[in-house]
Amino acid sequence: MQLSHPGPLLVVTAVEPEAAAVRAGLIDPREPSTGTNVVVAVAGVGSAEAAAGTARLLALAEAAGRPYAAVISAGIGGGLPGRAAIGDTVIAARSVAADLGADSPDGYLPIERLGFGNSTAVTDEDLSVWLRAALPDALTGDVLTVNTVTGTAARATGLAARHPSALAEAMEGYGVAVAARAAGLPFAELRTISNPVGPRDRAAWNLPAALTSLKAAFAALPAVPPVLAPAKPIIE
Ligand SMILES: O=C(O)c1cccc(C(=O)CC[C@H]2O[C@@H](n3cnc4c(=O)[nH]cnc43)[C@H](O)[C@@H]2O)c1
Repeated sequence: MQLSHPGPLLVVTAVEPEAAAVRAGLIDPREPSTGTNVVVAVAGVGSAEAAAGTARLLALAEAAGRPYAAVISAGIGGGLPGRAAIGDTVIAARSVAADLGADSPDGYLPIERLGFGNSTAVTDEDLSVWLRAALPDALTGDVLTVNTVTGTAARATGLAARHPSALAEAMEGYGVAVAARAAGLPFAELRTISNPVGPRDRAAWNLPAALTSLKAAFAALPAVPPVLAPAKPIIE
């Protein structure tokens, strides 16, 4: 009888400073083994880079006979005004492609209305429960994936109205989710807030606050999420 190997957790970020914050959080001096079952990778900014980079990592690992067990999209994000503030941590209930659709004189039409699929990726229940248990102060709600960072009050208001359950926007979650779904793997998204969603003001971005929260979030996670633990022995 052999135990199945659960495989590592893959954490995908857009840029290196986000990956560094995640890695710094995972390294716990009291428990040096923490993090050994987690791989942190940088896939680039935007949904396309995120999807392609994640899919390649998943496929290579599978081909090498060491498949990943689950995928988390992690990084900083913008907080919708009144819903998530700078430094907050947001666990996605759903990762929603908020500009995947068509514009029309009657307003925005999501991809569902065009008959071409689904703009919403529901995150894995077990992974999300694990994240929420470790991060009791985190907010839970939808995280929007956008191709264009919101830069006007009008767009921020429109997004908030169209997505009443959304707390934040970022640029990668949905892409990572699509790659995880293609590989049949559980997916979750975690964002820490660096800036308000609204009129473009780069000076209002507080990267240190968001990266500190990102590090703290991963430092608070227990070593192995239940989805990665061997659930039952495989008899060979
Ligand atoms: O310049 C740096 O030191 C630095 C450190 C960490 C991250 C960055 C980025 O520019 C990350 C881009 C990344 O951030 C997400 N993001 C953050 N705020 C928003 C937003 O309001 N709307 C959409 N995306 C946002 C996004 O996922 C980007 O990939 C720089």
